[in-house]
Amino acid sequence: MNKAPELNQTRKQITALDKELLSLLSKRRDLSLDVARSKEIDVRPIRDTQREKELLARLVEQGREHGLDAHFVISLYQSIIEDSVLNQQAYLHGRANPEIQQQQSTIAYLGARGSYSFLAASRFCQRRQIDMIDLGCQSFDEIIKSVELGHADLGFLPIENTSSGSINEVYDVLQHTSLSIVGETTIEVGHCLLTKDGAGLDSIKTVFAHPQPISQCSHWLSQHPSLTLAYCSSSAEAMQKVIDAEDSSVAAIGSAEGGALYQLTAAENGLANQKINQSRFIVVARKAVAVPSQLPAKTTLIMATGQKPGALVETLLVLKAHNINMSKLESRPIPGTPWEEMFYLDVDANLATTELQQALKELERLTRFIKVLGCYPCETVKPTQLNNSQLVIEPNSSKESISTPSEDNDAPKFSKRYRQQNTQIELKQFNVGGSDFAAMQQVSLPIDKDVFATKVKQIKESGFQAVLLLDTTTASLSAIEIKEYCHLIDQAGLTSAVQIDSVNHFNETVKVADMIYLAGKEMYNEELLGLAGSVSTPVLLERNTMASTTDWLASANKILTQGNQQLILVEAGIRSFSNPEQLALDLAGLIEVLSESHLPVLGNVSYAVEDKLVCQQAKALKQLHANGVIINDNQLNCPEQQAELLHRLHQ
Ligand SMILES: C=C(O[C@@H]1C=C(C(=O)O)C=C[C@H]1O)C(=O)O
Repeated sequence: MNKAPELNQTRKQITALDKELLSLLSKRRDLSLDVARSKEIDVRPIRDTQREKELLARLVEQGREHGLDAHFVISLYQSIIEDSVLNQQAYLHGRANPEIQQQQSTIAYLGARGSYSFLAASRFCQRRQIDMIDLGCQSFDEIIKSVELGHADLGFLPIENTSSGSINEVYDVLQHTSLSIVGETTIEVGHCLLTKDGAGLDSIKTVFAHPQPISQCSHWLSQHPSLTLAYCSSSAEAMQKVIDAEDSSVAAIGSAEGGALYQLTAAENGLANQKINQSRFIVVARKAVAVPSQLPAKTTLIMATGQKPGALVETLLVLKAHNINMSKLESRPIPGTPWEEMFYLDVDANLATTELQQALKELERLTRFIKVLGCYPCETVKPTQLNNSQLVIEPNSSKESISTPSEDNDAPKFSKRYRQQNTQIELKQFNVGGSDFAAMQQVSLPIDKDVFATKVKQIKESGFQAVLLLDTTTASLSAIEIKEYCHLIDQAGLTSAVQIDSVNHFNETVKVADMIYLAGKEMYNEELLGLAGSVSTPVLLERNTMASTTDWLASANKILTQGNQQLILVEAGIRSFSNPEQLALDLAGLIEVLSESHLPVLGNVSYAVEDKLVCQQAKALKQLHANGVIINDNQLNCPEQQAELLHRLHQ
């Protein structure tokens, strides 16, 4: 047997390679800035998604030759491209606005070094090579005052978080400031339980934290009721309190990065309620900035409408008429005028465009008060994806434009008479109800986690967009275990659906799954249908093997009537008289449901025992303009065959 290389020796080689990788990444970034300089001269848009698609496709190919997984290559390059696009944006924005691109700037932010605001400000300055002089403040008011009075050049204010929503106090201070919004930046907020002297969770009695992290970690905190909470004015103050405490029974909620500045370590990670916990900050300055036309711009407005029916709708119709997308709408009370609201709008438009200028003029006539808070580069870089169904877009004619004269409010909610437009559900790559033909693979649990992690990568590589987890109850899995499976699905960039067959598991499952799946035997379970209708998680409703299409749609109506409109029907075969043991795809039923209902319909062909039948039925589903297919993981033998089928379905 060959002797294994010596560990230290191999690690030295990895260290040297990593150094090389970093130097190559830095060279790539320099080249990307050269591209930005050319785009400045040619006035070309910064983002070129066509170029990104070509680049990703080539890299996946080249990666394969080196034995690198396509999913890994894509996610790596999505991060590299995001960084490259943001650097180019920062460069061009700085060129157009030299005053915010000073070598040295004083930045006002909440708390002290180590707070999330500090981390956001540091990252913003780093990207712009600004030497940051930090001015920690005790409140949002103090941040605003520091910039207004010229003690600071820029102020950082957290405006919204993916777990706890909008930060009302910040919206309120914006009503009364002369400052302008000149930028935005989003950071990952990874909440940890920070302790000193290596103390573990068991020895902690008191947790110091700012109210925002407390609300963002409410689920975790409710699972640890013995911890006493002590509120602080910032995460940095919480960390300082832990340092100053006499014993190690205290902890702070904060980031691992911030904690490191205080020599605190993370005893627990991932405390936030949401998988993706991010905070968006706005940057304010005394002078407004201009956004070059090559950059995606966002404009924030505040306005108060008159107190008459439809006043807000009228203003929004102005945006519609000028084809301006509104990405956020928030309302806050106006101090001194009870029950009157100030509306905050983010629109995806540059203030310099004639469309927005025209819209603003029209809005002035419709409002009591209107003010532009600022126009700034939008920092959300939507990752470019490579996906079979996205590359080949098929028109889906049967489901479009049924000429129904008008919508009938008394018609059943599933019907096209009630709603003419097809229901479309989009969750990451999984898109049903539009022109895509979706593909989902079903996997029965339990399955070893490591095996599952490899499996989901293969599923993604074969071209599926979602994974359906079956038999969670039979496998007696806990909510935590289901969460782990869903997390692996999410990490692979896929959408998760989890089968629910009992009301007992309902609440925990909807928290962790992207979608829930009610199998045919649940089609008559009134209680479960009621629960599925009362949440906002999309539901897949499978047809019972003995049910008529009328019964199936009646069950669908029970879900829709409770409020949840994100419903997908799943045809999974019916019992035929010729061979009652073998389920058969009900073609007539499928055609009827597709023409009667606006709901998307998937075909689950997992009953098909022969590979040939799987392929034929999947193709039949596609030809009948169903919205996608569900295949079992043991069908078609190997991932390559499944990929081959999906490839043909997308042609
Ligand atoms: C570097 C460029 O700008 C952007 C960044 C890209 C990258 O980092 O590879 C690719 C396309 C653009 O969205 C370019 O246009 O080539």
